[in-house]
Amino acid sequence: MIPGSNRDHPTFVRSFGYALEGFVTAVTTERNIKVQLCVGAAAVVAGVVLRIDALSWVLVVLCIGLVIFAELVNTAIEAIVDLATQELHPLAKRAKDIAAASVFTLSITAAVVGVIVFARAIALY
Ligand SMILES: Nc1ncnc2c1ncn2[C@@H]1O[C@H](COP(=O)(O)OP(=O)(O)OP(=O)(O)O)[C@@H](O)[C@H]1O
Repeated sequence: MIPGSNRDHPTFVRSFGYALEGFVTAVTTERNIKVQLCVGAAAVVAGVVLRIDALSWVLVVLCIGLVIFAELVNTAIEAIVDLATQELHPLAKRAKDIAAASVFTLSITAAVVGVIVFARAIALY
């Protein structure tokens, strides 16, 4: 529900538009997400060059999507915390640090998957 609006839900097309707006805002304002998109693009290029198999593509695409997803959620949590308080607060620190840790955990997981997938692809090339 949008504050000040008498409609419960925006239309499907508008919801998609807001989601796109959120994605563009995150990409233009957050340095980390730009880096993650570049690493993802590099993994796709490497996948094409090394002709990885279908299962490897599933793993690569899942890892890219999950890392971007976690970064978007982390960015949203940062915005909510900043909206809730402009002061230093231990709970604000805890929320932001744990949200950042979720991105870090997925990034390490994706890196390990990437090493396994591409090391195997290079060995078979
Ligand atoms: N209101 C606050 N109270 C206490 N600590 C805070 C607060 N805001 C930020 N911090 C601390 O500063 C760190 C960086 O916060 P910031 O909002 O700058 O995130 P960021 O550097 O933009 O994160 P990212 O790199 O993921 O975008 C947080 O992880 C937290 O430890």
